[in-house]
Amino acid sequence: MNQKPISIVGMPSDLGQGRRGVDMGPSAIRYASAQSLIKRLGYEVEDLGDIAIPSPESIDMGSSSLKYLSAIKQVNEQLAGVVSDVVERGRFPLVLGGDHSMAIGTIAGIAKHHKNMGVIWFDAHGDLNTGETSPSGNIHGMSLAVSLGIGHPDLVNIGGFAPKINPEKTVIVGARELDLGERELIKNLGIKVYSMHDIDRIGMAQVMEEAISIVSQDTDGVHLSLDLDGLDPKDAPGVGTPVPGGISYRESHLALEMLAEANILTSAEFVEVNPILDRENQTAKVAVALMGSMLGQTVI
Ligand SMILES: NC(=[NH2+])NCCC[C@H](N)C(=O)O
Ligand SMILES: [Mn+2]
Ligand SMILES: [Mn+2]
Repeated sequence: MNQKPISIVGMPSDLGQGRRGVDMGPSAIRYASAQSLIKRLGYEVEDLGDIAIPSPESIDMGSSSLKYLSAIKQVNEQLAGVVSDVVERGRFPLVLGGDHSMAIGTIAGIAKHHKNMGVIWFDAHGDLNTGETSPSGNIHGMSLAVSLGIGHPDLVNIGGFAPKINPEKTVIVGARELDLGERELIKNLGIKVYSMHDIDRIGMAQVMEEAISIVSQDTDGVHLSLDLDGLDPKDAPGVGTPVPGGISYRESHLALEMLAEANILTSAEFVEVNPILDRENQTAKVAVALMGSMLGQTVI
């Protein structure tokens, strides 16, 4: 991992999904000592605080099939601006969430500077729905599609340009629950998906070797979007949409250690930590431990 200084940004959003509490994710991750770990690993680090998010009680859900569309657009425009400034200042954005709709803003902010970036989407889900294919209307299930330029124009055009990323340079790791429309989109766009089946079959080491080569060849940056529900719910219980049969604690560390060795990441976000559904902050602690591996911490 390069030793660029790190800027932490909190995105306490819960408007993109149905269960309360994920807005407390950034605090839980901070409480699990993220900043002191990062310092201990030798980085200069600053915490820019949180983006202001309206509470769901104070705003209207709207009548669209995309719940809280206008508020989500507005807060992600803000996040995109903050993340873009961080990149402009030569720093590494580390964004803490918050539901996964926030990837729309994070990626918009980075893509302004990295026109040809690779993305690793570590997740049980594809987050490739649109208002038409979504079973829930929850925008956290649409953020990867939006970043690829597919979906509601109010979201797709956040930051003033679209698409942000290229399907050929996008890799999903850990998928085990994909909706019908998502599977079609994956086929049509040729997105590489390493499902749990692949991880079982060829092992995480081989998966990450291939993933790293896809996202780092002919790209000018790599973003890691890590949804804690990519891990098995036994290891990361504090998530709103858990799916059994996930990536183990150790496999996820191996994945991030390999990313650190490859030294390709230019930004990262850790999302979907929901302390209300958690056990003694275990999921936030896992997020921080994984950050350590991502930033070069090794066993020996
Ligand atoms: N970021 C997440 N946890 N996404 C879960 C999405 C679940 C489901 N596919 C939906 O679109 O509603
Ligand atoms: Mn997920
Ligand atoms: Mn997700």
